[in-house]
This record gives sequence, C-alpha cells and structure tokens, in this order.
Amino acid sequence: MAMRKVVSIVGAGNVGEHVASLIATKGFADIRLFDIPRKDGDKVFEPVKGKALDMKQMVAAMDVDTKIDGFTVTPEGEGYEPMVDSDIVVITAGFPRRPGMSREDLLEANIRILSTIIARVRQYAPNSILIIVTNPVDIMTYAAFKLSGFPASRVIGMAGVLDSARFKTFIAEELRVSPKDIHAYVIGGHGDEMVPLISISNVGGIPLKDLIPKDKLSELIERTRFGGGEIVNLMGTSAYYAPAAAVVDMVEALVTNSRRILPCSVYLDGEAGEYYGVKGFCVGVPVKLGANGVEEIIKVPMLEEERQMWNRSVESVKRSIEIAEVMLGEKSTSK
Ligand SMILES: NC(=O)c1ccc[n+]([C@@H]2O[C@H](COP(=O)([O-])OP(=O)(O)OC[C@H]3O[C@@H](n4cnc5c(N)ncnc54)[C@H](O)[C@@H]3O)[C@@H](O)[C@H]2O)c1
Ligand SMILES: O=C(O)C[C@H](O)C(=O)O
Repeated sequence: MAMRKVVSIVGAGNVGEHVASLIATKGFADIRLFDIPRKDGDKVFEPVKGKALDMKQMVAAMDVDTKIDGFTVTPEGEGYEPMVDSDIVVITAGFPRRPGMSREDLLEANIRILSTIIARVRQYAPNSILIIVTNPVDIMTYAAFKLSGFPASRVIGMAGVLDSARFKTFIAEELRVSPKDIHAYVIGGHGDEMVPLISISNVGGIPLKDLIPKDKLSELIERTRFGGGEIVNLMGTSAYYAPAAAVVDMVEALVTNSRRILPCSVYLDGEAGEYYGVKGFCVGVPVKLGANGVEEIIKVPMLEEERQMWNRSVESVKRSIEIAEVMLGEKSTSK
C-alpha cells in the first residue's frame, strides 16, 4: 500500500503555519514543521511544537487523520534529523518585509538562513522536491538550486500562482464573476515588473481583452504588480493566506501527480532558456508539475509588448542574481 507523502515545512510562521493548516485539513500528506525557539525576556518558547500540537487537535475535531509533528531547530542547523526522507520540503524560513522595504532588501539576511537549511535538506532529504517561498523568491530559488545541487526539476519557487490569484481576484471583482471561471497567468520575476499575460487570459473562454477596456486592464495589472506591497502597507507584514494557498496548490500537484500547469520560478537554461532569453537563473514561467517535480517547461506564446515586459522583468531579476552570486560565490556546491 502506498505510504502517504511527507511534507516538511521549514519556517512555521505566518505562511508556514497556514500551509500546514491547509494541508492538514485537506489530508493529502503528513506534515513535519521546523522552526527556531522564540525568546521573550528570560523565557524561551517553542511555538512550532505548540502549533503542531494544536493542529493535531484541530484534525481530531475534523474528518481527517493527517499526522502533524513540530520540531524545534537552531539557527545553526541542529535538530533537523526528523526531516529524514521527506518527499517535499517547503522553505518559508526568513524575514518578511515591512512597509517601505522591497523584497530585495531581505536578500542578505534570508540567503544566510537559507544556506544553513539547504545544507540540512541535502543531508536528510536528498531526494526531496524543494518549494521555496522565502523572499526575494526568484533569487532564493536560484540560491537553493545552487546550494542543494539538486536537479532543476526539483527546485521550485512559489510566486506566479500567488500573483495569478491576485490578478484573478481583481478581474473577478471588476466583472463580477467567479474567479473559478477566470484563466489568468502572471509570469516573470516576482516583483514590480511581473508580467500578466493578457493575450492568453480569458473569462469563461472569452478573451480578457474583449471584456475589459485597455485602461482599466492597465489599472488591474498595476494593482497585481503591487499586490504584495498593498498588503504589507495594510498589515505591517506581508500576506500569508493567499501565499499559503498558492503553496498548497503546488504541493497538491506534486503529491497527486496531477500534471497541472502552474506559473513557478524555475532555473532556466538550455533550450527553454533560449526561448525565454534566460541563461542560468530562476524566473517564473508556466511549468507542468507532477510527482517528479517540474515535468516540462511550457513555452508560452507572448505578444511583442508582453515580450518587452518579460525582458524588463528578466533584467530586474538578473541584477539581483548578480548580487546573490557574490554572496554565494564561496557556497556553491559542485553539481
Ligand atoms: N514567494 C512569495 O510569494 C511569498 C509570499 C509570502 C511571503 N513570502 C516570504 O516568506 C517568508 C516568510 O514570511 P512569513 O510571513 O511567514 O514570515 P514570519 O516571520 O511569520 O515567519 C518566518 C518564520 O521563519 C522562522 N525562521 C527564521 N529564521 C529561521 C531559521 N534560521 N531556521 C528556521 N526557521 C527560521 C521564524 O521563526 C518564523 O517563524 C518571508 O521571506 C516572506 O517575504 C514569500
Ligand atoms: O510582498 C511580500 O513581501 C510577500 C510576497 O512576496 C507577496 O507578494 O505577498
């Protein structure tokens, strides 16, 4: 009988705990949560253990029997043994931005945290599929690819599913339709230059451009691009409900081998890199997700104006990659 898949989540903060809670209630995988202790004066708390225990009791009140366990780890990477043989490792550990910050402002602090965690993933879950959430996510996905030595198909960044959900939300509100009937893709870097693909977006099969005038569409695109910042400015920290749902969409596709086509940040090189004009770093493109991770990179057609937006987005990611390369220089693994 097939064993149920195991999803380890490193970082049980706002995003990580909601990823765990959604998976727990859907019941399609068992969960192991990892996080550091929290110090409050002379007190030391272990929130990850408390959250796992609380979620165990939550599922006991529901019609699911998901196994959930929490493990306290140290910033130096001790305590990760229970990650052994995880099928999927979701990494949300790191700092979120505050108002006035860009995602790139998180790079130095978060790449340091990621490096320690990836060393433990290599040690305890060398055959796992990595889903990277920590920002700046395209750079962190690239760093995870470099540091892990995993094949590119098993290192996947979450952003496009979230950005597409935001775009769908705004279209649904504008047209007063269900988001379920909206097909909208956002690709490119997870930043101010992200690329909503209008030409292949539709509502109930009707092309989006036939339903919303150009000026209103531009407004929705801008709101999508700054969707993360809008929530940071409202909450003082970044979003987590929609991000968690986006992660769970991806995890479910992997666990159920559903071969869904979702926009994810992946390492582009070779023939796919040629098509997208990206040589050797991670950007969001539509990919087919299955049991082995990225089964295929989809070469999505773009209009000239979309290709120009794409090129700007890629350039923006590339600038940050160059900074990360300096930080990674002494840390890259031999492939
Ligand atoms: N890719 C996306 O679209 C997307 C969406 C939302 C959030 N994010 C990013 O995800 C990250 C987490 O966001 P959040 O809102 O959950 O933040 P959070 O502060 O609520 O949670 C982060 C968690 O990481 C833990 N952590 C910190 N250092 C650690 C270490 N060395 N080892 C293990 N755990 C450690 C913290 O204790 C905390 O529980 C941020 O970088 C944020 O920008 C990305
Ligand atoms: O905006 C952030 O910092 C978090 C995330 O990237 C988002 O888009 O919600």
